[in-house]
Amino acid sequence: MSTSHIRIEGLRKTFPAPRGGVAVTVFDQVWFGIEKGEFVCLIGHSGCGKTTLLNILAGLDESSGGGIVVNGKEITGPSLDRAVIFQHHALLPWLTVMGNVAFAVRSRHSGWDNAKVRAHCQKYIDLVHLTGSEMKKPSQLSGGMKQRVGIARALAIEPDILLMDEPFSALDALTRGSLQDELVSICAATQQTSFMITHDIDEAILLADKIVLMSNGPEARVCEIVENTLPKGRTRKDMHRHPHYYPMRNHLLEFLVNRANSFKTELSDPGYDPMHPPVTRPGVGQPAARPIDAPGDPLPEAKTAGR
Ligand SMILES: Nc1ncnc2c1ncn2[C@@H]1O[C@H](COP(=O)(O)OP(=O)(O)OP(=O)(O)O)[C@@H](O)[C@H]1O
Repeated sequence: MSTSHIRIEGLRKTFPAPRGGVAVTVFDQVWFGIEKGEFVCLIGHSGCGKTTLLNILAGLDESSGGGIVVNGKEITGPSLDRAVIFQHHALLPWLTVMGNVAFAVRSRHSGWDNAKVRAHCQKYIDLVHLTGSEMKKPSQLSGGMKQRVGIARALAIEPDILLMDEPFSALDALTRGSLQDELVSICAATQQTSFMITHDIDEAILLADKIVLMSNGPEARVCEIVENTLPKGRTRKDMHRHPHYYPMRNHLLEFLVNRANSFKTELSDPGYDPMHPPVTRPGVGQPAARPIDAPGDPLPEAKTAGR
């Protein structure tokens, strides 16, 4: 049996059909684990059930079969141990930046006095670079700043796991890039266990230790778990130079363009076991690609990212 910190075990979700039609099983037999301190991304086409899975993990929805075990206990509802950052910031419009973060902190630490709450909130407001904007209301903030408040609010309750549903998809490319950089440094500093849905392959390669690939619905499954073979400490500016970048990128793209849809044929392969989806490490053991900044250099060896 898996000993992962978070275990998704045989999860199934069926939605009843409206007005007596045929019920739809969005996904079934979904199994994977998330280790403590790990950053896991979930990739799959629209409608395969990513948000539904995240909602079940958050305790905001119920599964129709299977379960999720966190720290050895099956989850049965929402908990402050699992904070969610949504695609749209979901801030309370009548409260300031400080007020929004403090609202969450007070729900976690009802016994703390105002000074302690403020000091704690300030630490996370500073962490997301909103120092000086504490007294602004959401209507006075840009989209990126609002999303930063959402991140500060989620981190300030010091959750066991941070759940993110395409948190940067509504932002322009520049803002998205700078928030991705901030998330990289925050997660590196705090070792925050994180689970994120994204449609952005480069975002997944930058952030994730492990990328879970889901086939198209209905009855979506986990096709594969892709281990990120780029070294930790990678940045948006340099990751494309690493010899494993294009093998990783091409593998994920090939999945989205072809395999996500045709996976039902792979399902019948006797070697496929939904309890133990195949684990791949793109680039490892393959001839190395030439890094693009060193046209004259000899090709580097494809290194095994020794785990
Ligand atoms: N409350 C509901 N009742 C009935 N069907 C639902 C409900 N919520 C979601 N669905 C259906 O479940 C399927 C999966 O929805 P979900 O939002 O989880 O997909 P997704 O992979 O997150 O999609 P996207 O990438 O577009 O956000 C969809 O077909 C959707 O219509």
